[in-house]
Amino acid sequence: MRDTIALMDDTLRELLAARDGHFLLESGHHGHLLLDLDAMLWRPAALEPLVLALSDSLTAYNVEAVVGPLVGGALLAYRVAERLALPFAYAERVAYAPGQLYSARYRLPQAFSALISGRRVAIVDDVINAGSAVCSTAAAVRASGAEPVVIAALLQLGETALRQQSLASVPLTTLASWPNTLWEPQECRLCTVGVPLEQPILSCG
Ligand SMILES: O=P(O)(O)OC[C@H]1O[C@H](OP(=O)(O)OP(=O)(O)O)[C@H](O)[C@@H]1O
Repeated sequence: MRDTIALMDDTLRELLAARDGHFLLESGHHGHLLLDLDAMLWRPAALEPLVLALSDSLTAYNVEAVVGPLVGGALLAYRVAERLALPFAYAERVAYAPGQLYSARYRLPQAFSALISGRRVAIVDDVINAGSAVCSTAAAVRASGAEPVVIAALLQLGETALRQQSLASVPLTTLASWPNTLWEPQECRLCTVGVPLEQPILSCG
């Protein structure tokens, strides 16, 4: 088991280009770590063992549909749904106020909303950092009359997401977990020492 976890961790480190700096993230937090999640999509075959492991981790939850937030999370969720022979839906970002904490709002397109109602849903994302995308996707799933029964991701960064009240009732399963620090803007240590803030195009830290 430890070997499997180490292998997953190594694969993720290889697939994710990590940058150190000072970044404004979609969740509104400031962070020192930025991952290039798009780079992970470049070689679909390299991701296959991670897709299989993530799919296996969902088998205990009697899931009836898989939902992922666009873009990267939904592409991964689609592969997990295919592997588990389950229906798939994506959630799309419909609102976002840069710099405001947890301002991103996701919703399911209407066609999916009707189909998913009443089902037990796994929310799948590539990476969970502050939990902004999965929290809002869970809210969108609930608004469609379905029940999020598990949240799954390849990687969890730090513990900020674990403090989100709306995630407290839903089990979280991830293949790897890396330490990470996020700051609310007024408490950011990097702002204090004058490191210029970069605003990537809606990227996770
Ligand atoms: O836990 P959070 O703080 O929400 O961070 C994680 C989210 O950030 C990334 O998406 P990104 O905003 O880069 O969107 P993309 O998939 O469209 O590139 C990632 O795919 C997650 O959805």
